[in-house]
Amino acid sequence: MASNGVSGLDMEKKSGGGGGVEDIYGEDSATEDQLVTPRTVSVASGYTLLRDPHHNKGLAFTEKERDAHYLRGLLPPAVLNQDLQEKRLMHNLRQYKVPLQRYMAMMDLQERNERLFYKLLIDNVEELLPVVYTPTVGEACQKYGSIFRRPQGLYISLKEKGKILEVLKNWPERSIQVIVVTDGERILGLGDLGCQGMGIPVGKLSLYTALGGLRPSACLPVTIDVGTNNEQLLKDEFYIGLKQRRATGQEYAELLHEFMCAVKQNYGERVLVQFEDFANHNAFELLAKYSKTHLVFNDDIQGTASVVLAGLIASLKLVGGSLAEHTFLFLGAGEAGTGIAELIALEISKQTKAPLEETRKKIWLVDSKGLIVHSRMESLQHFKKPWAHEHESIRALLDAVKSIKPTVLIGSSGVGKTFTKEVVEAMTSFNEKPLILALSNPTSQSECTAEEAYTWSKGRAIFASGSPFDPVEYNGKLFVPGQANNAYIFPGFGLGLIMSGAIRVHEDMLLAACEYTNQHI
Ligand SMILES: NC(=O)C1=CN([C@@H]2O[C@H](COP(=O)(O)OP(=O)(O)OC[C@H]3O[C@@H](n4cnc5c(N)ncnc54)[C@H](OP(=O)(O)O)[C@@H]3O)[C@@H](O)[C@H]2O)C=CC1
Ligand SMILES: CC(=O)C(=O)O
Ligand SMILES: [Mg+2]
Repeated sequence: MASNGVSGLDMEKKSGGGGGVEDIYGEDSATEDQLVTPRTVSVASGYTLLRDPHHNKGLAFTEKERDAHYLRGLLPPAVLNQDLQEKRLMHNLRQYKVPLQRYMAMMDLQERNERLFYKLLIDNVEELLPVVYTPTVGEACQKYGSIFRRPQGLYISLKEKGKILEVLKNWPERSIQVIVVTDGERILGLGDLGCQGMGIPVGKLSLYTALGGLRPSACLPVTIDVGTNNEQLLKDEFYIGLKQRRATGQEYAELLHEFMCAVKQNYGERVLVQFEDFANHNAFELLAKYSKTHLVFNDDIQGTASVVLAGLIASLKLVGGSLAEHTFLFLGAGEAGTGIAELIALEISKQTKAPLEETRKKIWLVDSKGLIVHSRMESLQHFKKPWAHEHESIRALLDAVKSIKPTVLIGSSGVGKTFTKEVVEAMTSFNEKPLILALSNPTSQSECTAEEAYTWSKGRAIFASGSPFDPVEYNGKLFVPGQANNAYIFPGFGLGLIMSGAIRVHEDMLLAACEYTNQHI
């Protein structure tokens, strides 16, 4: 062990099996005029150890550890084991009335004492998920500039073009297994938050550890900064990102390509890249391109599809009928909407052996211009075209509901309060148990609240939402809403990909994940 506060080479870690010292950084082979990377593997102790979040245990350091690690005098005398530390911190967290304060307290803990952070998250997942994840992470991203203390994750901006491999090497961990990457253009339903979107990969990866069991050091949050079109941020003197409008076209594609190549070169073929909260004009293309060469999936398109399909199959026990007997209507025809629609059609096709083109016909989508119908075909983005069925034009959701008469209504537009009383009442007028999913995040963007769904349907709706709602009492009965969020699948899905040594993601894997999740709902 190195002496107090001094970093030294950890000879044990560097020693090869034959007793020699492995030249892990190629220093022996470097010539005089080549740059030598001055990296050492250091052992923290004393004051440095208390400031190393990976190893710090705070007051939980035992008497023996305090002696061994030069901690005497640096801590107050009391020894508080982790359980007691957890009790104290949960008590403190519950004192905060403002959710953002809880978020900041959790982030501080993550930067101070990683083990305790994960213990809290794992032991209190229901209570803390809304803090480190939706809805609070949305507010944190909106205010990221002003609550920014220490950088988290890796920022790759246009300034780093041509140097991305070097930037990856600046990250202190080598054995990365999963990367969650965003370019910040569609953060939840809050729009373009540019560089401030970093809260999303950070939050998602904390769930990879808490729910999927991956080591924190194997997880790398990345934000690609190509600018922002958010005028407010561009004018904000405290904005932490590039103050320019978003790069598009070739400039954007080249930066993303350099990133994807550097990732594979640095971490190998088995590193998982999860695309998160890209705008749909890039998301589908990136997925199509890199799913051929990398282990990638898009959480908003594929993760969401898998978890929602699992929820739908599970809810058939309550509403009856097979999947093929239901009619689906979506408000929102982007990543989440068309991703879910396609997986439902695929599953029905598998179950009934009917061609995909046929099974798509009972799935309808509404976008910002109204019902997606055949007469709009020419002007539709490619991912909407499969859903352009023969029907008269309809502009308003309520009219679409009345005309299509869906058994399942799914909100994925990112626009709050769009499932109005009239919409829910219409659903209830022709369904004994209308299935209503308000998937948009965060809570402010939810298509309706749990209370509205239960009240307006007179307690008949089967309801789930993207962000959590508390149980609702209606007519003396307690209704517990479900949560339909990709967080219920991506940590397990990613873990499965990593453990199996997969190098590509296939649709069958999504269906398998969905089947497994369904069995455990
Ligand atoms: N619960 C979960 O696990 C998940 C939830 N989501 C949530 O879903 C929402 C959408 O995400 P995503 O699909 O990626 O976003 P996209 O931007 O890809 O899609 C949004 C869609 O909504 C449509 N839309 C926008 N405004 C309206 C409106 N007023 N009326 C009707 N349609 C409208 C858009 O229409 P147009 O194409 O015409 O612009 C577009 O088709 C977000 O709030 C996100 O947080 C996303 C992923 C997972
Ligand atoms: C949950 C999620 O991924 C989203 O709202 O974008
Ligand atoms: Mg997302």
